[in-house]
This record gives sequence, C-alpha cells and structure tokens, in this order.
Amino acid sequence: MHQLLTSTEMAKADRLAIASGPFDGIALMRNAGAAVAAIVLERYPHAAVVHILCGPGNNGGDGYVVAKLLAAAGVAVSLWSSGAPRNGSDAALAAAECPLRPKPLGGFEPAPGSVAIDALFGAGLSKAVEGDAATAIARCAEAKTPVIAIDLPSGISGESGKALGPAVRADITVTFFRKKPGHLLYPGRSHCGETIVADIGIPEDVLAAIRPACFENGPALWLENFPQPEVDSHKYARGHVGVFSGGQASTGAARLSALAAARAGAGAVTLLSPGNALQVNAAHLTSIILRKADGFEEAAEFLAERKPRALVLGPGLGTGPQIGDFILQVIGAAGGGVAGIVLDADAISVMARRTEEFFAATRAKDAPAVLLTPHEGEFGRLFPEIAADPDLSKLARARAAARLANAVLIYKGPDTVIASPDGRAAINSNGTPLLATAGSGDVLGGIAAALIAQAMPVFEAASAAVWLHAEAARRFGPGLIAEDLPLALRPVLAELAQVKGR
Ligand SMILES: NC(=O)C1=CN([C@@H]2O[C@H](COP(=O)(O)OP(=O)(O)OC[C@H]3O[C@@H](n4cnc5c(N)ncnc54)[C@H](OP(=O)(O)O)[C@@H]3O)[C@@H](O)[C@H]2O)[C@@H](O)CC1
Ligand SMILES: [K+]
Repeated sequence: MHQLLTSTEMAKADRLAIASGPFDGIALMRNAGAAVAAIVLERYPHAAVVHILCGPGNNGGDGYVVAKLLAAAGVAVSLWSSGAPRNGSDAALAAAECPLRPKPLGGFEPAPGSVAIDALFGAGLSKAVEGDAATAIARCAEAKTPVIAIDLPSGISGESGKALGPAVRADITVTFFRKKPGHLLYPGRSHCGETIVADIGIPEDVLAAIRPACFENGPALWLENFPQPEVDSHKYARGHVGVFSGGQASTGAARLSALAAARAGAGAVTLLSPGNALQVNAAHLTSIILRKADGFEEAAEFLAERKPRALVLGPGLGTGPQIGDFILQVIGAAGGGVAGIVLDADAISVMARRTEEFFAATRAKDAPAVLLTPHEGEFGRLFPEIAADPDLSKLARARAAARLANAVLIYKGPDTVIASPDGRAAINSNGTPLLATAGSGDVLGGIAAALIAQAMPVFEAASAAVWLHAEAARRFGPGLIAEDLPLALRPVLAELAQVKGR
C-alpha cells in the first residue's frame, strides 16, 4: 500500500483494471461511492442532513452514487450540483441512476448538524476553484460543517499537494486504491484530515505494469534491505562509520552523529578530531573511537588504514574556505572503499559556494555515493534555481536536485522528501514537530551513515533513517532533546528486528 500514484498512473490503473475485468468504469465508480457511503454511515450516523456537492466530472459521479446509497439507507440527503456531467461519461450514468434531483450549487447553505460530502473536483482539478464551488467551500468552513472529501479535498492538487486557490478542509478524505503525493505533501496533507484508502476492486497486479516511482516512507519500502546482525558478525563487518568533528568550540554536533551511528547498528564508529579538540572530545566519549585528523592527509590515512564504509561530514565542521577544499578532497579520495558520504549542515553551506566543483566531484565516474540532507534554507542555497521555480512541488524539487547533484537527497521539513538520482522518491509521513530541536539533524545523519555502512543501498538507508528518527521522537514524546534520540531508537529497532525476524 506504500506506492503513491500520479493522476496519469491512477488513470492507467483504472484502464488496466477495466481491461482485466470484472469491473467496468461505472462499476468502479459504484464501488468508490459505496466505500464513501459506508464511511459516512459509520462515522456520522447521527447527521441531521448529508449535503452532497457534485462537480461536473467523475468526482461528481462518485457523489451521485453516495447520494443514491445514503438515501436508500434512510439518510436525509440534500444533493447539489455545479453542472451536469458530460453526456456518455460514467458520471452521467451515475447521475441517471440516482433518484434524487440535484439543486444548483449556488443555493447551498449547510444546515445545522449536517455533514458535507465534497465531490466537486478530484484528480481532474485543472485550475483554481472559483464561483459557486468556491462559495460552497467557504460556507462549509464558516459553518464548521464536517466534510468528507472524495479522493482529494477540492482545490488540492493530487500531484503537488498545492492549493490552487480556495480548497476544502476535510475531516476525512477517502481515496481509492492508493494515496497520491498530494495527500502527503503540505499544504495538501493538512487539508485531508484523516486519509482513508478504499479498495474499489482494482487488482494489485496492475502495479507491476505501472511501476510507481514514488512511495510513502515506511518499513514496507526498505525492510527487506534493513540490516540484521548475524550471530557471528564481527564489529567491522557490521560497518565502520567515520564522523569528522569540528574544532574545539564546536564538537558536540559530530559526537551526536557518532553516537547515533553507533545506536543505529554501526559495529564501529571513529570520531576524527582536529588535534586542538582531542581533549574535549575524549572527555565525552567512551565506546566511540577517537582519532586525530588534522587536514586531508591524516583523513586519507584513516581511509586507507581503517576502510570505513560510510562517512559523516558537516555537523559543526565550520564554513571556512579550507573546509571546502577538505570536503572535495575527501569525496575525491573516498571512491572505491567508502559506500556513502553523508554531507550535512556546514558541508552543504560550504559546497553551496562551489557548486560547479562540488557537482563535478559527485558526478565523477568513481565517486562514492553522496547523501545530502538539506533543510529548506540549505536547499535554497545549494539549488537556488530549482528552489526558485514556482511551478515545482517539493517532490519535483527534490527529484530535480537529486538528478543535478547525482546524490540521494533528504529534503527535510514537516513532509520530508527522500529522492534518488534514479528518479525514485519517498515522502515521509510520520514526522513530528518534536524534531525541530537543535542537533536533531546531526542525529539523522549518523543514523543514515550507520545504515549505509551496514550495506543498505543509500536511498533505502536514507528513507529508513528518516522514518526511524521520527518514530523515535514520537515515541519519546514531549521534552525530547537531540541527546535523547540515539537511545530512543532502541525500542523502534527492537520492533523492526522482531518484524524482520518473522
Ligand atoms: N481513476 C479511477 O480509477 C477512478 C476515478 N474515480 C473518480 O473520478 C475522479 C476523476 O474524475 P475526472 O477525471 O472526471 O476529474 P474531476 O476531478 O471530476 O474533474 C474534472 C471536471 O472538472 C472540471 N474542472 C476541473 N477543475 C475545475 C475548476 N477549478 N473549476 C471548474 N471546473 C473544473 C474539468 O473541466 P476541464 O478541466 O475539462 O475544463 C472537468 O469537467 C477521481 O478523483 C475519482 O473521484 C472513481 O470514480 C473511481 C475510479
Ligand atoms: K473532492
């Protein structure tokens, strides 16, 4: 259920389902309407009136089916239409099968104690909602009428989650077969309320032909690749992570990354510290290995001798010009042995001043895989043209940036998007405002590095890290600070290990 479908992919699912039978278009529409009607009866059994607002397309068609079924169940139904469905469409058939006559939408006023079904626009939304439909949306909001949206809250793009003008704020959104990106990307997500996915008889095997490239992030996406330590595994076989520390006044961020990497299962973690910060790092570390690395030569010695599988560069590293040289040199030297380099925080800000050299390094033939973890501000600095394009959704921005940088991206925010240069993307849905705390990003980088070091492919490792990080925060609850996150991973990891062991 974790695949997210674009409107083109959903239309293909529809066509393939009709071709394979037994349901034709109107039968799928009847199933869709029946699913919505069942939810209305279950959730609002005492509604005084159910207002059904139908648009001119097939979303409206679903509404006519709901009207017929609820009326047959003895519910007081009031039907409103913004225009007759096109002749010959499934919606026209559904309207013809409905015994109720719709009233013109312009006269709609929600009655006290009523519930509204939003069947105005769904996948076919093509422009901003205006006129009677916009007025109807405003009237529901003013009267605080509970709204159940069919497929999408009208006015929200299923593709981008953007509001094209006025948009319904639903309490429940019932969509069909699979969610769409707009259910998870903001502001769409906040317009959906609870999103319920209903089965309308489209067979699962249509997905093999559609090959969706976008997913809701969760264990279903990556559990297969999630590391499980073997009984006889050696600590270095469980993956060695190297984390570069900043100077003596800014060492904490790297230590948070290092500790998180250790908790996330890296067999060994080395903190590479400038000589002037060894004392302060040593005073705070126990199981983490500490090694002096002043400048590139000593870092290169570490790479050659200890053969780490993953590196974290950025937290607390500083933003001086020599840091930029250092990062480019490490990327250049890491190919072959290192499976992935996580570049976060200061590393992103520094590389944003040298994008040409940076992208040349990440695109080089033998470059290690790179994982970038920008928040909104860092994204804007590193990818200014993509960030400034008003037509792109967050999903599209993440994908374009991943392609440009030839890197996996964790584009952070309340709807974090993980994107791979191969076009795959995942949208995270278990985020929590608790994660908006200093040092939380450092922990995320460490978790991702640990999973890469344990042989998880970088896109899957990044997705798993984002999910684990949020899950740990949610379960810990209020009062969370970044120091708590590594230990808070433990119950989440234990549960995953149990599921995987089954
Ligand atoms: N695919 C499936 O498997 C299944 C799909 N099903 C259902 O079908 C829905 C998709 O139906 P759909 O394609 O007919 O699109 P829909 O959203 O009804 O709107 C299109 C109409 O609205 C118009 N219009 C658009 N925006 C407008 C605006 N702002 N202001 C004014 N007009 C506007 C647009 O006009 P046009 O752009 O052509 O000028 C066109 O006339 C889907 O969401 C689901 O509910 C289910 O039955 C189960 C199976
Ligand atoms: K709708």
